Amino acid sequence: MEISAEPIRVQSLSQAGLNQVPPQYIQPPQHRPNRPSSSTNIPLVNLFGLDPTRRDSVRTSIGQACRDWGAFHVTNHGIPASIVDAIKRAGLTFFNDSSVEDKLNYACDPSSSASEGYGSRMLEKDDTVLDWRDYFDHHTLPLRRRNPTRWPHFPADYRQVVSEYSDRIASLARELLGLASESLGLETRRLEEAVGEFWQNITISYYPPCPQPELTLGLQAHSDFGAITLLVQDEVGGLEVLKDGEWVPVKPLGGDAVVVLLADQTEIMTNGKYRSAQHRALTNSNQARLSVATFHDPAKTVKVSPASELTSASTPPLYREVVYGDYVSSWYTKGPEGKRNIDALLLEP
Ligand SMILES: O=C(O)CCC(=O)C(=O)O
Ligand SMILES: [Fe+2]
Repeated sequence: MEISAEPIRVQSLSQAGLNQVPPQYIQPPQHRPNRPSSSTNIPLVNLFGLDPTRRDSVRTSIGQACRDWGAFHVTNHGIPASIVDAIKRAGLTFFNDSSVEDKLNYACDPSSSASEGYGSRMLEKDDTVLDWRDYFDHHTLPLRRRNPTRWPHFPADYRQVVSEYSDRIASLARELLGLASESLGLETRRLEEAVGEFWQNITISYYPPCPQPELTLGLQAHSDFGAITLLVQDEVGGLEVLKDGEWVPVKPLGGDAVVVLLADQTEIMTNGKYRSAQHRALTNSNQARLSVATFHDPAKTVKVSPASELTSASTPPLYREVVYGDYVSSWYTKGPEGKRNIDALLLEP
């Protein structure tokens, strides 16, 4: 089903009006979203504008949400809803209102993983079931990686909106790592310093309407491989988080709400006190869905290991030290398959 020499984008399949998805998008029965969805919600933590007089209670709520879920909403975090809306709007305009040719001008390099630009395939392996998703990946931090001329020129404010969002959301990620550190009795900057200079990527995912949502996934089950992901989604919904073996839908809250997803390096650094959140995205047959995930990762050369303050003779390290770049390569070559990559670092008891 190659449309051209370019790898396929799901949006073209969706627009072709198929009433069945091509076989490479069909999930095996055990991965299909066929169970009734849970009525639980992920926790919601009001940050009260990071007011210092509220810090004790906010820190307690963050600690509880990190321990119980690894996934939670935050509101009143200081980034205006208008900035959150602006990036969703810019992304939607690019996907919905640019011509295929315009979009393909920004095509990512399909031969290298996580390359910047417009793409659809996530993994290097070509034997996995494909996600019903297109995306645009932006390299945003450190600033020496940020080159807005590689991002869409349409709508006119796209590059400005993404740059501003990148800076604001990195500050929020720093604040959240600070609160998470304190909630474990660590120095405020302990987790941030273990990550080092943030390598931040912003991925705008676009999930076109899918003729067979019961057979497909927008994005397969995975935990993110970096330290902390901050995600915003539109009003359509489709993100789910795994909790005690059950998939829990993350209801869109609108306003300034941001979903926090702890990622694998935080699980390692906290020696498993906080676990990374396994999540996936569903598709639906009526409406396209858009999300913006911002990943905060260590540099490839950083060695990540459990914080020594959290280990002792009676609480030994649970994970082997890993060079972050090796972890990422293994993730992209083997595939996430839930949390197999972090599970591979577990030390024998
Ligand atoms: O679209 C979503 O809600 C999930 C996106 C995601 O998990 C990712 O990009 O890693
Ligand atoms: Fe993710």
